[in-house]
Amino acid sequence: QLRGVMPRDALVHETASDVQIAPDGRQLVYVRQNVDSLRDKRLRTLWTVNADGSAHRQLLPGSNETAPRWSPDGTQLVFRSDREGGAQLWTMQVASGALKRLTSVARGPLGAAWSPDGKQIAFTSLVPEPALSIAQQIAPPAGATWAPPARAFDKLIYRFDGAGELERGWSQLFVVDVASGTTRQLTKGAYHVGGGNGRGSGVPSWSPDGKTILISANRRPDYEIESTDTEVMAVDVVSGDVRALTTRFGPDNRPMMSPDGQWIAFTGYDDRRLGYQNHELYVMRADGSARRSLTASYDRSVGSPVWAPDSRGLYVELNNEGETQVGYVPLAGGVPRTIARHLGNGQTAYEGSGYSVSRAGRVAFVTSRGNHPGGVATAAIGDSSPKVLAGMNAVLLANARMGEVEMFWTPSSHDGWRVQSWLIKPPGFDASKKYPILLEIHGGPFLGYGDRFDLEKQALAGAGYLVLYVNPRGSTSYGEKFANGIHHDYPNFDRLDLESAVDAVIAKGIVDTTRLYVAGGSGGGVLTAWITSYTHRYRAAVVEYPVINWTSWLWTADTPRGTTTWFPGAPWDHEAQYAKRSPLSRVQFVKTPTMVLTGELDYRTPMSESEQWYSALRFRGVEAVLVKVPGEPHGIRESPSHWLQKMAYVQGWLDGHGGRQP
Ligand SMILES: CSCC[C@H](NC=O)C(=O)N[C@@H](CO)C(=O)O
Repeated sequence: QLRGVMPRDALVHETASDVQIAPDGRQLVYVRQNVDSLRDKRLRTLWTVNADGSAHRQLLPGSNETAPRWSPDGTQLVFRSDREGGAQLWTMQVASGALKRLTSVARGPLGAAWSPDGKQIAFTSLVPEPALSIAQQIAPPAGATWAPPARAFDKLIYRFDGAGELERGWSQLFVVDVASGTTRQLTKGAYHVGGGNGRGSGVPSWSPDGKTILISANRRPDYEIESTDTEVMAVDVVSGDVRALTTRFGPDNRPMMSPDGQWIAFTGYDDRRLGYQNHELYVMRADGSARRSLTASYDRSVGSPVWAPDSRGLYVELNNEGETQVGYVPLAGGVPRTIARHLGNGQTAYEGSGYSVSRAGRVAFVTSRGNHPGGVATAAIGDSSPKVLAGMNAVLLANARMGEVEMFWTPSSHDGWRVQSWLIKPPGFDASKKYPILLEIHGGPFLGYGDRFDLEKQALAGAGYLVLYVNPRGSTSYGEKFANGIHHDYPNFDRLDLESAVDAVIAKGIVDTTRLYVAGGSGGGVLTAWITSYTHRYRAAVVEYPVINWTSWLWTADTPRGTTTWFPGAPWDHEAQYAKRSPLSRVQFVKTPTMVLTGELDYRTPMSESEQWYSALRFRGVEAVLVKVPGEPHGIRESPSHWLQKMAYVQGWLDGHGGRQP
């Protein structure tokens, strides 16, 4: 008799990511993540499997190795490893297994990309700048042990969730010669190659003649404020000269030149200052002329473009109605043709995954479904379903039975808009019985859930709850109108989309209506707090790492998001609107016993937001607890034991409020 999933299964949970298929399609390499429960760490190791599913094995004995990339002739791999201390690029000869450390740069290299002849690799790396010098440094007396020194910051974005306090410096483009290891820094500007905060976004890509490297970057002086306004740039490999090929206001990302050298593809949009806009796929001539969108007629975002070898079209990743797919767009443009379905990271129901393509067009990716953690899979044009080559989670699957997942659509009580939901039923579900139900709300808010494996949700189903998750207005994968249903109006009527889904499950006659619960993280924490200020039907709530007061959040979070997209301007010009959309302005209506749960190193939705909700609830006499998780950034998944505790605390709070009955 198998049991349901339990929080402690976090310790045996395994995931795959960054699946790379060899150019000839015969072999795949991927990053496998599992848990070292003694050191309370996640291990990331390189694994390989043949395209027919045979010879599935660990490739190297490292414990923190990521980002493998095949050389164009398939004889070598480059990857990132910290096997000798700080992260560097290493190569491996596939036939012999011979390893070589390739780089010795000051800070961990990112985005490694082979030149077309396989002789060089481009990458980005942070070039540190001296720390701010304000006060004269006074040396401690000999033998003294002083407290850590003061730190000074002068950037708007001086810390970042998950990365901590940011070192001063700029992310620059480098090229390393594979035979000798000789490394050259190509760019020198005071901007981050790859855009963003310089820690991971943007992948350089080579022209087929090896003379140019395409990057995206934001060279605006106000890049921290207009942070998404990146441009496509061409870097001359010999001189390092940088030439901007786009100028429009809006993101221009992921440039890639067609194999025939005629076109540059990239993704982005003309920024209209909306909460959500589709990322479109564009092509332009190599000099930046004749730019056109290939997906203007397709009301979905597309990303991660990869050229087909014949230069006649591109593969893209997209999300449609809660499902992540790989599609193919011909150079003439249009709606992508579906190549691979059901991409999922095997860890959460959120969208986003990644894929790679062989020369012959076989697509490699990670797949999962709500009731199965899945594994590494491939698909090609014409396949009806993905072929899973390498499963994982043998221990989990041998011990735990998953809850089955039902998808349904409901009209919103607000205006009849169709809202998509998924319901996980406890293992052994019996439709003649009545169950407690948890409404679990996603964050973003411009993100989406789907039929993807989610250990946290399965653990709650394993504890006997119906787990309902919904894509309310604001969610992605339904087009711009649906996502902008919360434009300058978040949170508000999205609450009614969620409530309509709960009502639809109640109407099925399977819910114990005295045992309704609500929980959510980040934007889902916003909506959980919001909902409990309108209704008292939930017996208990868990508000995880929320925003409670939009004004305080803006100036304490890692980046001041949304002043011109989620709101019509800065708080000093729109004070009433910031207050009206803040759960704090409605705390006087809350009666629901609430647990507030946040990581102490959450720079995305800092602890001070949770403290405001907790203190205001307690001040008003509402039953509430505040749970602080040490050292954890947004999401509380960094340490396996903390992830386990997050699940156990959520479950403990719900169980303690009638969720579990003897
Ligand atoms: C409105 S919640 C706070 C920010 C949000 N976190 C979780 O929902 C967030 O980081 N959102 C991402 C993804 O949409 C963003 O880029 O804004």
